[in-house]
Amino acid sequence: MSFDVLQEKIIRMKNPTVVGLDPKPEYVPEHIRKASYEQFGETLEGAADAVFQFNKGLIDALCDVVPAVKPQSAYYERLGWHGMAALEKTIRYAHEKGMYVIADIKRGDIGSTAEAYADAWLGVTKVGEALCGGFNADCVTLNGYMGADSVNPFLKVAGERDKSVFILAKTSNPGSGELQNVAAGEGDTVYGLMADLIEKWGAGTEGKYGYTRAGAVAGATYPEELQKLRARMPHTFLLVPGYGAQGGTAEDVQYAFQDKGRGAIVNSSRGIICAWQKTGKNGADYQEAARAAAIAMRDDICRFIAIQ
Ligand SMILES: O=c1ccn([C@@H]2O[C@H](COP(=O)(O)O)[C@@H](O)[C@H]2O)c(=O)[nH]1
Repeated sequence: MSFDVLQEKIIRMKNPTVVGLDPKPEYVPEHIRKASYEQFGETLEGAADAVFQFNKGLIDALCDVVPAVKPQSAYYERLGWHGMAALEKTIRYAHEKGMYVIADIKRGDIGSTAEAYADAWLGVTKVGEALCGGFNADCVTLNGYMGADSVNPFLKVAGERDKSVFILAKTSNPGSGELQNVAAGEGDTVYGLMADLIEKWGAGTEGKYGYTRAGAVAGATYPEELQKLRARMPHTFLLVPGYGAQGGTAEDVQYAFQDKGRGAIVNSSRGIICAWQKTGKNGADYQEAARAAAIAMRDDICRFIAIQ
């Protein structure tokens, strides 16, 4: 099962982290941008090529120490179809290098549209007599606040193609409490009810480590809620964004893990891909800087958990 594959990579590398590939143009070192612009002009095509070259270099530098990458679709969508081609190539390259790929797309829509999204990101699309692959991520993020019918098409395709999903429960952003922490049910909260739904939607799909195909997003920036969610969702694998740039710490994310350091993966995007901005070498060392930052993050978190 898909989360078994992810858990096994984490155990093998003793690293429960994922690097977010969120390449804003200014995060891409100048020498990479310059080379792409020389070839394709200062165009969306040139910017998309720079993004892909940057990602490729990051993946090369990280693939033997980090189990997964999480490209955030927004940064590719803003570059139009060239950006989406760069995302597709990034996913393919990460797979070639043995990495697990979580596409951060946060989709949520009515069932018929959700079916199309599920085919696009996890499945295949029928074109004439042929079945054509889409982005082929291992896993996607979803906004499940539209209910079961918006999530089920993804779980169906995930079941057929051995993939998985992470559904927003308690997000890391400052405004997440406006709705998610509102009192609901009997002495409960909206995010608590969502947690129960996610456990229910995934029920029956447990893999060998006990996690279902329906994972949950729980932000590092709310350690109290994270702890409550971990206790309330024993069969749910957690994606934990918010470490580093958003202020979440290793002390905070320790609550995401179960026995043997299992059941969660912690994301950092800017903290890793922008590490070169702190070394004063103008990006010439972006690969070494990203690798050193990824190793430091792993070691920081592993002070609190022992992965087995
Ligand atoms: O609750 C959420 C859900 C998703 N994200 C995404 O994670 C990364 C975080 O980037 P950093 O640079 O490490 O802050 C980004 O892609 C978000 O869209 C999140 O932050 N919180």
